Amino acid sequence: MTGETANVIEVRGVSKSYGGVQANTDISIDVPDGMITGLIGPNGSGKTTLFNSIVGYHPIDSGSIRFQGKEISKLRVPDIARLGMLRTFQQTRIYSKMNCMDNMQISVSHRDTSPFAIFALRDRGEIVEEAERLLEFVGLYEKRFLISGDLSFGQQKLLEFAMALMNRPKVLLLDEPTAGINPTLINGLIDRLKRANEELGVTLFVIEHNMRVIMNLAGKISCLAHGELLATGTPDELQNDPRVVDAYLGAH
Ligand SMILES: Nc1ncnc2c1ncn2[C@@H]1O[C@H](COP(=O)(O)OP(=O)(O)OP(=O)(O)O)[C@@H](O)[C@H]1O
Repeated sequence: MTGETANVIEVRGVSKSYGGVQANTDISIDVPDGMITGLIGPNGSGKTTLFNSIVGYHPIDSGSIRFQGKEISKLRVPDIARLGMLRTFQQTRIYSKMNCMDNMQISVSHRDTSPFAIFALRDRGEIVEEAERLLEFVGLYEKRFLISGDLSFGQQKLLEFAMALMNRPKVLLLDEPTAGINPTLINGLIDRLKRANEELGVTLFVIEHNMRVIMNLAGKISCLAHGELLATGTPDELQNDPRVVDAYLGAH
């Protein structure tokens, strides 16, 4: 692998249908290790379906998905999470009646309870310390004892991001991290995502509708349309690709 970036995720020829709806057709995408990769496409183009297939939420009809070289397409969510790959959702999944610290602590799961990860076990003190450090990282330290349902939607998204980081993932799949967030807070979120990538070494694979955000964030972007891969390239290449422009203009 000299001089080349390894791919942490390799999707090859993946198809997935729901009954009569062909949501993904023969999709091949690489996610390079240590980078931020984007996934764009009009509504209903199959982005969330691909994420669900990668993290083991449902079986695929055909094709192959490799994580760090290992075939994972027959594994389910907890097995894949244990390998170090997690996702977040368009809607936040926090416990809104609990405070931020409690949400952070209960989000530590698989790694620490798995008999296979016995050496990764962290004691309560360590977990509390890590929760505080990550809440500081996302700018929520001052609000750590507030009931999380009282946070703004943008702050809840930051909390959910911090909760995912509690599991020390190798790869995080983020489904529209900026959706519903006040435009003035978006820059702060972009900055946090970049820092998680650079400082914590987390590879990010990001679905994003906001073009400005994804162009600013990702080194490489793939575009889906009608369940198929339309194009892959740098932000500049995609911005100037007539097929991508058409897919968006045609869809909106
Ligand atoms: N559980 C499901 N059952 C049946 N059809 C589904 C299911 N989930 C998605 N679909 C269909 O599969 C296609 C792809 O949907 P998907 O949610 O993957 O697209 P998307 O690009 O993530 O869309 P959006 O940007 O709106 O989130 C759509 O036609 C959708 O209606």
